Amino acid sequence: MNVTSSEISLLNIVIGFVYFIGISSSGNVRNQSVRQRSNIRQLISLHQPLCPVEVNNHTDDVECTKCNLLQLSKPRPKYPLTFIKPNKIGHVEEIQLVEGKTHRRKTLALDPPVYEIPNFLTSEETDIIKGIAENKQLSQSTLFGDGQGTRKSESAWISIRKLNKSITRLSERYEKLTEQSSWYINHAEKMQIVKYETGGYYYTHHDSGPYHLPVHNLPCCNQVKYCTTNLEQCCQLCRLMTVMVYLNDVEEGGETAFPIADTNTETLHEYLSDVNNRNLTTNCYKSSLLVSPKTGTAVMWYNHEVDEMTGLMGNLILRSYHGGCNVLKGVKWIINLWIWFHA
Ligand SMILES: O=C(O)CCC(=O)C(=O)O
Ligand SMILES: [Fe+2]
Repeated sequence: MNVTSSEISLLNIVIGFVYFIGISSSGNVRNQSVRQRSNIRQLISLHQPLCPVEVNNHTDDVECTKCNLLQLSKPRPKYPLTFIKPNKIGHVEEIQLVEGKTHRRKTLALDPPVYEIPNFLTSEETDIIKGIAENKQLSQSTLFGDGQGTRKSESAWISIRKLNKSITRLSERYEKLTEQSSWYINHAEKMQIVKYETGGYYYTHHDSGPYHLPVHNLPCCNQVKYCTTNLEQCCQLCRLMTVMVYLNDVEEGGETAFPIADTNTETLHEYLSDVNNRNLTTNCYKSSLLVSPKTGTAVMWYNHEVDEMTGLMGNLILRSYHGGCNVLKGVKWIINLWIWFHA
């Protein structure tokens, strides 16, 4: 299920209205609201065409003048991105990730495509990762933009190359699971290990974003050669897909929530119209999809579509909103791998 143009234009009106209300206390309201709405239209159009190519056409975008964009020399990337199309919720695909072992990739949702893979890591391997994170020392997880209070956790970053030394053929496992070229796995961001204590949570968000923050028509960071301003004003993170693995069973709570997965257009707009809907402390159990943490289980989903013609990253999948519900008892550990777009 894709977001249709009528969904987009309705969304445009909803967000435009929210912004109009938001700035109505300041002077020069009309001009600002017109400008804001045109920015919103640009933001949406940024996610409509292929993000990296089309953004170069936004020559009137002030923010872009601060950035030096990489030019794509070839229309098709050397390693086209793969998009594993889901066909039916509950469908189980047998896959070979490790020699002599069969894994099961189960479809949990279609929009966004969400898959669950039990025993992606063994309990010995999850213990190794937790040990490494504790030795590195975790620090409070940070957010881009104005996400104050929307996340309570600690994290540490580690490259997959380093983890490969302790965990046999880890890169290969991710490569086979995602069906992406090894190039993407080896050029991914550092992996993020996250620990939530009891009471920890992460309100819903897009891993590729920020969509809800004051609108900037920004290119994806991975197509920016350098920034002459700070990163947040220069570009935004565009992450094609997320592979998250639970490193322990949680005694109570700590589910991963996809509140609007596979919902209809009306529910989507209702959700987007109020930022308070993102609060999982109050809204966790209203979610259309909840995944319970289990040691070694991987959950994989797409934040963007892939354009079949070009093999490049396509639209943001609006329904990929997700987050971590409050840990009610015990602690919760996860490790994230994000796959970026590269030309
Ligand atoms: O904790 C979870 O279940 C979700 C974590 C998440 O969304 C993230 O780290 O980006
Ligand atoms: Fe996330």
